[in-house]
Amino acid sequence: MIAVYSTGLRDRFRNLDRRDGVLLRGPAGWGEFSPFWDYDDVTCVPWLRAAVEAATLPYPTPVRERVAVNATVPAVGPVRAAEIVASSGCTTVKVKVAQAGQSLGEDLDRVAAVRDALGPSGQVRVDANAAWSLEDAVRAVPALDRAAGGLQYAEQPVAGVDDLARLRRRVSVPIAADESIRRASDPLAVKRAEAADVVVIKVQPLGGVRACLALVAELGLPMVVSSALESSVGIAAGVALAAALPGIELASGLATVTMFEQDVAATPLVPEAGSLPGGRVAPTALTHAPDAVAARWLERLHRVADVGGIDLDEVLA
Ligand SMILES: O=C(O)CCC(=O)C1=CC=C[C@@H](O)[C@@H]1C(=O)O
Ligand SMILES: [Mg+2]
Repeated sequence: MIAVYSTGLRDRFRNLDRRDGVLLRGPAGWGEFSPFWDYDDVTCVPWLRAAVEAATLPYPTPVRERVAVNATVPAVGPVRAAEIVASSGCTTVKVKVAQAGQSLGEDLDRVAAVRDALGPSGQVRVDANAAWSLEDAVRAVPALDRAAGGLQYAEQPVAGVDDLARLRRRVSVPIAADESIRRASDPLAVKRAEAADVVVIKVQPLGGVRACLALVAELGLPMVVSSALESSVGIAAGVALAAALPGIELASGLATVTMFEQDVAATPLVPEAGSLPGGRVAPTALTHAPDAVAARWLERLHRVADVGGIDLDEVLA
């Protein structure tokens, strides 16, 4: 069975106002295929492998029932940022910074508002999505560290493993790698170059829960499991990964269903007291995408399956 969902987002995120994607049902349950529209078909192949894995294989045995998560604050103003933190129930918050068209001053105000709303004991992390040059990052990261009253880490402040490594030697804030893992042909380069203190692991871009478990074992660095802005069906695969990782210590970036105006599940995977439960999720309250959007997704699904040599007839129950 195949279904295509579509929802508005509560706040603009990653320059998106809407999110849509395909849900596939196979013998093991539902999987999600929702690469962003700016990704080409070859880049989408691991995303489809992740959906196929979820639909055909059981999740690995969990070592915990619930997974601690961070609240995610998009590039909004300080009042909205404080509201998101207060309503989340999370004690770790990830704040988007370096958004195109915004200033460092706006980032500092947002981060300071998050710290105020969170209180002194919570953790604040920032994510710049590779937007700064090395010199910009050398200025911005310590300033954000002061505004936050201490940052847990700065995620992908610059593009490229070499600049990440250089930055890491010039600032005292720990550095996390995201795009340098999930968009790289060689994710282990981060480890060889000693470019990061933390690695961000995402199930869809990295080809599924099992592929992520293998990569984490090879990287041997502290990790954060994060979402690719999926519905509750895709988030459940992220929770399954985080729940199966014995060594996980940092809150996962999996509380992004709160950004959706309508989720696909009657009981959405939104945090309670800062954590999410493990287990399978089915799309019991899906809002179907308009016909034209659904048709684009089905075409894309079959194109990507062809490129990846994936037989969808064997997957679908
Ligand atoms: O990590 C989180 O708290 C939420 C997920 C998140 O930030 C992202 C999800 C999807 C796309 C990315 O632009 C973004 C990220 O860069 O980490
Ligand atoms: Mg990131």
